[in-house]
Amino acid sequence: MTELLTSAQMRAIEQTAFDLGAATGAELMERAGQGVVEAILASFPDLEHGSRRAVILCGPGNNGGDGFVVARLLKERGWTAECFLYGEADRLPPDARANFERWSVLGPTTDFNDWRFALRYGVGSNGAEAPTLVIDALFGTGLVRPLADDLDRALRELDAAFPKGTAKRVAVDAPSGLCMDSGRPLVPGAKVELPLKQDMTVSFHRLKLGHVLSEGPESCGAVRVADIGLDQAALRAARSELRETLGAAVTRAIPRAYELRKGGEDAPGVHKYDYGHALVVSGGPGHTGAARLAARGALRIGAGLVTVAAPGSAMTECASHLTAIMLARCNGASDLGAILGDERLNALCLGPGLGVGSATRDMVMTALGSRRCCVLDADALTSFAGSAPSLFAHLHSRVILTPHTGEFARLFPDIWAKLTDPATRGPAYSKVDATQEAAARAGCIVLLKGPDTVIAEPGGRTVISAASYDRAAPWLATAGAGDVLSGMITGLLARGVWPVTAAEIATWLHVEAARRFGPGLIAADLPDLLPAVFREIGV
Ligand SMILES: NC(=O)C1=CN([C@@H]2O[C@H](COP(=O)(O)OP(=O)(O)OC[C@H]3O[C@@H](n4cnc5c(N)ncnc54)[C@H](O)[C@@H]3O)[C@@H](O)[C@H]2O)[C@@H](O)CC1
Ligand SMILES: [K+]
Repeated sequence: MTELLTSAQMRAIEQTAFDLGAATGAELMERAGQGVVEAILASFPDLEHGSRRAVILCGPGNNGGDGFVVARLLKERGWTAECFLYGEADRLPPDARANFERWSVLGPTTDFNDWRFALRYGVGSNGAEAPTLVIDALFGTGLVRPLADDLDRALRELDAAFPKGTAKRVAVDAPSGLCMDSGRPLVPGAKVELPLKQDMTVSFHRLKLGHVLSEGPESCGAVRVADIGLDQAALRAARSELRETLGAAVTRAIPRAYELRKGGEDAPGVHKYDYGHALVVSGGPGHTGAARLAARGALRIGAGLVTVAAPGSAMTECASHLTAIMLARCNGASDLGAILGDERLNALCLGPGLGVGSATRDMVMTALGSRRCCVLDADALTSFAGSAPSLFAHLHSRVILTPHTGEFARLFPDIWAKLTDPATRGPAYSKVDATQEAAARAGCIVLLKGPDTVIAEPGGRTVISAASYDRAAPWLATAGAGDVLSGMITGLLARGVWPVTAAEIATWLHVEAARRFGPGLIAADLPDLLPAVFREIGV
């Protein structure tokens, strides 16, 4: 269950279930509502001992229908519940309409036009009438345009009336206004934040891309996935179109202990050269730290040998810091070419601390000309700002570019603009779209860093390594962490791991190492945390 679905993929799964008679919309809606209520009671058990008052905001589609189910189920448990409908009851889709009617026998639904009035004079005070639970069932996967001004304003008022912490806020499927394909807010004007952030979001069947990308994690609070009884494997087996649709699904990064083992049946190698020889190219004096961090990452992740190639003027500085890592003199592209005459050097890392300019560009060209597996990071990328096509012309499928957002913007300014211009319709252009487009253009693997790291192959696999929710690792935002990541990927490339898999495993381990250390982490700690992580995942 590592896929992250788009709204369209989720709809295709539902539609297939309907077509095959495996479920009805009414059944799914009932299970969705039940899933939300169960998740609320499991996550916030204290709510059952409070005043048990719920406000449920229902939208004009099936997300609103789920809201009416939640209202009914809470009421049946003895809660006081009031629904607010944004839209007209007689225009609700059939299942939502049926649930509106079932609810209407039990309790009130206030029209959106009276919403603010009701909130202010009815349930909006902090007295006995104030809700302890606010359910956002306005929009889910069907959000196609920004929230209307009046709705955005009303939600901001609600945010002020019941500040976070006074009532629990739970979103059905998605916080309303969040594009579930991109995690980007679809809100009026140039605002970048959703009007109402949640304590918890309960989605159905699988997480969607929007839950982990961009603003998703911050807007959703915690996430839970309720099982609504869709047997994806069976549906996929029964329908070839669905197989095709889901074949392109983005997956989440996972650890793969077997790729990391040394020795044993599946990796009988015993000699250091069986695990490759990584080469990290260093900058000059005073700038060697980044390459040394990368080199240590490469060694700790299990490359058989690691060499730092440094200018003659930086050899003493490097030598005074390196022990298990070897050192080679490299005063520029021609020295690098000579070093690469040793065929055993099978994975290269260029960029960390290398300096921006023509010397770096020349070394990158030499590295690419050698057709070795290669990670290009930091200055190796920035050196091609304004001349990206000259880089792209030489890239190949065993190269991994590892830009952070600034470096990405320099290499792919038009793609970056699409990702950062305010989103005006759904599905909005996502970080997945941007990374896939960049990979296709560059003709190599692109790893776009962030708490929502996306790794894409040209026209192929896309993986997200999300450091959010229970895997949040804010301490990774520290100088040099990216250098260590580059080195870790290079080390795995040296070991012969398939490039996109190397990028996936390294980003997963990088986050895991950071989580293991916690507050106070510095980049130099990261490589030395790997052995403990390896033990934990059974390497
Ligand atoms: N399809 C199904 O069988 C199931 C759907 N479920 C729920 O249904 C949701 C999807 O339902 P829908 O496809 O009806 O979509 P939504 O309920 O998310 O919203 C669609 C409606 O909102 C309108 N709309 C979109 N953006 C708007 C905006 N900015 N302002 C005003 N109106 C806007 C659309 O025109 C449409 O009428 C899921 O997120 C989930 O909560 C669940 O009940 C599980 C089963
Ligand atoms: K919602």
